Amino acid sequence: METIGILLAGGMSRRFGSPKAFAKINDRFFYEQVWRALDAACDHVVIVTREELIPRFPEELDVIIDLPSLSGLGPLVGIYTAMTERPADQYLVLPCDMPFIGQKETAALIQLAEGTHDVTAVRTSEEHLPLFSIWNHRVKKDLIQEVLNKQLSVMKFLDQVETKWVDSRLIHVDKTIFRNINTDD
Ligand SMILES: Nc1nc2c(ncn2[C@@H]2O[C@H](COP(=O)(O)OP(=O)(O)OP(=O)(O)O)[C@@H](O)[C@H]2O)c(=O)[nH]1
Repeated sequence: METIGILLAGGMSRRFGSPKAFAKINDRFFYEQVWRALDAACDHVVIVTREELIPRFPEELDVIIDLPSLSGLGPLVGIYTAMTERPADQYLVLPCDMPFIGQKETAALIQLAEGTHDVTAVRTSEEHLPLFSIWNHRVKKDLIQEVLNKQLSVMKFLDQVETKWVDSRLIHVDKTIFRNINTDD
């Protein structure tokens, strides 16, 4: 079963104040941390970003932009774009603002997914993490309907398809590694 990693980096980072993909942690860009975590568990990784950020990524990486007619409408568009441009059996999705997820965690989620549900996503005792998730290719047709109907909430979409929610403790006991960074403080 071919798995492609989707690194979402097409948001505006309004709350953060500068593109989060290029914020740093331990001397590495957020996107580099996330790319490594995906690359270790996937057959290929594609970064879906905004046009103006493309020159900031190394040329050797696979970097694409949202389909022009849907550009900037949110993470569901980034996922749909990657599914359209890079066909595969399933996709491991991670946003550029979850830089504490590592290779062990991505590998563990793939193990837990089993390939039978539309989407397998993670939840902690406090919150759902719809963007740390595995998406079967068959949801692509539902995804485009959702986006065309301007229903852009990832959580609402996951409520409509067959989603398996995985307890984060099966992946890592420390739930702080699942936090996402929205502000620069
Ligand atoms: N490809 C793509 N990715 C997106 C889009 N919107 C958000 N993302 C990504 O989805 C993840 C979650 O985004 P958010 O934190 O909700 O939004 P953001 O735009 O990054 O930040 P804010 O502007 O502060 O809301 C991040 O990795 C974003 O880069 C989009 O329209 N296209």
